[in-house]
Formats: sequence, structure tokens, C-alpha cells
Amino acid sequence: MSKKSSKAKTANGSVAKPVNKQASFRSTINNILVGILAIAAALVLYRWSGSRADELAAANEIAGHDYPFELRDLPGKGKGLIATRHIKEGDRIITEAPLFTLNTKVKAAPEVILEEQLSELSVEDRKRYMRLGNAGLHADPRVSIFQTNAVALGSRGAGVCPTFARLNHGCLSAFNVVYSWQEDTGNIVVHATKDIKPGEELLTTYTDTLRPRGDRQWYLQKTYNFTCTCSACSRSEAENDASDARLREHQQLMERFASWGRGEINGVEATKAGRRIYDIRYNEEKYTSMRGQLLADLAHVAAAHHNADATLQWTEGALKYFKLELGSDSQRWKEMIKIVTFGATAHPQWGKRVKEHIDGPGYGAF
Ligand SMILES: C[S@@+](CC[C@H](N)C(=O)[O-])C[C@H]1O[C@@H](n2cnc3c(N)ncnc32)[C@H](O)[C@@H]1O
Repeated sequence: MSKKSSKAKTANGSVAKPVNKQASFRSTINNILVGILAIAAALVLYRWSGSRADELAAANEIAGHDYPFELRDLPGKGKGLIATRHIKEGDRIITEAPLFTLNTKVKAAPEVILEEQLSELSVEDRKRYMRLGNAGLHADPRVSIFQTNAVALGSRGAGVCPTFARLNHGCLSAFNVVYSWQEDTGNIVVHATKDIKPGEELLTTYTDTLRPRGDRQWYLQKTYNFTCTCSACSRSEAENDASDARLREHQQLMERFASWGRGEINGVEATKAGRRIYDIRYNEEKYTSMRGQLLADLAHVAAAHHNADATLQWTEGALKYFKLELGSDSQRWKEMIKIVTFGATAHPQWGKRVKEHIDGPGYGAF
């Protein structure tokens, strides 16, 4: 059988170019490939411009305020807040109301409860919520974002404060800001616990880190899905071992201090435990939070055992640190100023236990 000529006449009688079937097949495939590539490039561009737009929107949320920090991408951490100006110990750097709060006692599927709350938000606020960090803790992103960013807010349950939520975590000496919830104003407030230089990351603490490294790392992995490599966790093995030993001692001392409340130890013993707790936390571990509370607890012991000077000396310290950590508009600071103003006998615990001689830290010790 002769091969059919590939030449054929066209409608107008001219001789058509020979049709090479293989070449035509190849060019069809090429066209499809070019098409696929173009679609892929368009998708990449679309996604890139989408995430770029998200990034710009996130940066603008921060830029719209006179904050002493900016939002930046931080390798291995998602985003975080970096100081752009000098921040002084005690400066209030964030005052923010939550986007919404959830009463944690409500029993319903979390996605249903969350959708109820999210549907009440403006379009912008909902987008802002959906841009927050997502540690992949739940299949539904609305729930996972809540689990990653929500914070306990007193009588309001738990809520999400979108600027505050950008703070990453540091343990022990590594964090430099602390937060507190103001029941009366409905705001979360954040104070610097150290002087912070421009370029330094602002770090808060997500949990009680006054516990050995293994315990806190286990908790952070389980709850927030990250391995903590903060400056405290990254110390040498020898330094971490020494720190763990101090923190175990700290735990025992805390139990001993608390046993005063049950009448199991006297005021002198409790004060001795409290002083050692202070040393471990603030002199040895360079921890910078809850100093006001510890000093107020020591004032409580001194007042209960009828020691006017010691009560006032510890209270003076508590006053200073409640101002730095919580602000002079906080309830705790107001309680302390009353005692300093009206005298040790104005302490609500004055004289509730037997008389004992207890030394204070001295006036002006803090
Ligand atoms: C409340 S968000 C903090 C802001 C978040 N990085 C963002 O991009 O919006 C908590 C999440 O941030 C990340 N993160 C916080 N502190 C970290 C740290 N020290 N190291 C690594 N990741 C951290 C973890 O993914 C964690 O689940």
C-alpha cells in the first residue's frame, strides 16, 4: 500500500503546506504547557500579591498608632513586634480592648461560638483576626487562631487583642514586657519591665516560666506548638542545669511561703522564704515580673504579725513595682498607696496573727 501523500489541495486550489502530524502534536502540547505555566504564574502572582496585601494591611494596623514598635517578619516565629524607639522600664506601650471575648463556660462547638462572635465584627476586624498567627492547633483556622492568640481577661473569660497578640514569648530573663487586664476599663495594658533599645524584640511570657526548662518547653510545645529557643532556653547546658536547680528550690520555697497562709509556719520563717524567693527570681534569674505581688505578700505577713515599719517598707516596694508592672491606675497600686498614706494599721491584715518581730528590707530598699 502506497503511503498517502501528505500534500492536499486547499479550498482555493493552492497546494497546502505538508502537514507534519508529530510537529503539530508537539506544538499543541507546547501550547498547553505554556498555558499551564501562565496559569501557575498568575496563581503565584495572585497569592503573592494577596499575602503582600495581607502583610501591608497587618503593618498598617500598627503604623496607624503611635506605638514605639513595628510589626516584622521574624524567621522561625512568624511575625513579632520590634522596638523602634527607646522604651523605658515601666512605660505603658499598649492599651487595647479585645476584638471580642468568649465566656469559656458556654458549651457548644468552638467553630459555632466563634462564628457567632466573628459575624458581629466589621469586615476589617474580621480580616484582621484572620491575619493573626495560626499555630495549626485545630483544623478550623477560626478556632486555631483563637487558640493561638486568646488570653484570659478576668470576668470576661478569654479574648483576642490583636496588637497584643503579636507579642512572641520569652522565658525567665528573656521577656521584657508584661500584660494585665483592667476590669474597670475593659483594656489589656502592656508595660515594659526593662529598658528596651530600638531593634530589640518585645517579648512577653505566655506561662509561668519559673519552672525547669523541660517543664516549660513541654508546655509551650503542647499549647502553642513551638520549641522555645529564647535567650534563657538557649543558655549552655551547665547554665540551664544550675537554673533548673534554682527553680526547683524556688518551687519548694513557694510551697513553704504558701503554708504560712494555713498557719503551718510562723511569720519569721515565711519572711525568710519570701526573701530567698526574691533573690532567686530577681537577682539570680533576672526575672522581671510579679515583683509587686511578692513584696505585697511580704507586707501582708509583716502586717498580720503587727510590724509597722516592716509593713511600710515592703509596701513601699510593692507600690513601686505595681506602678511599673501595672500602672498607677491599677487596683493594686491604689491599695498600696492607701497603706502608705494612712499607715500600717490601715493594712487589711493588720494584727490578724500573733505578735512577732519581723524585719523589713529597710526604707528606700527598692
Ligand atoms: C500569640 S502568637 C504570637 C505572634 C505570632 N508570631 C504572629 O505571627 O502573629 C503565638 C505564636 O507565635 C509563635 N511564637 C511565639 N513565641 C515564639 C518563640 N519564642 N519562638 C518561636 N515561635 C514563637 C508560635 O507559633 C506561637 O504559637
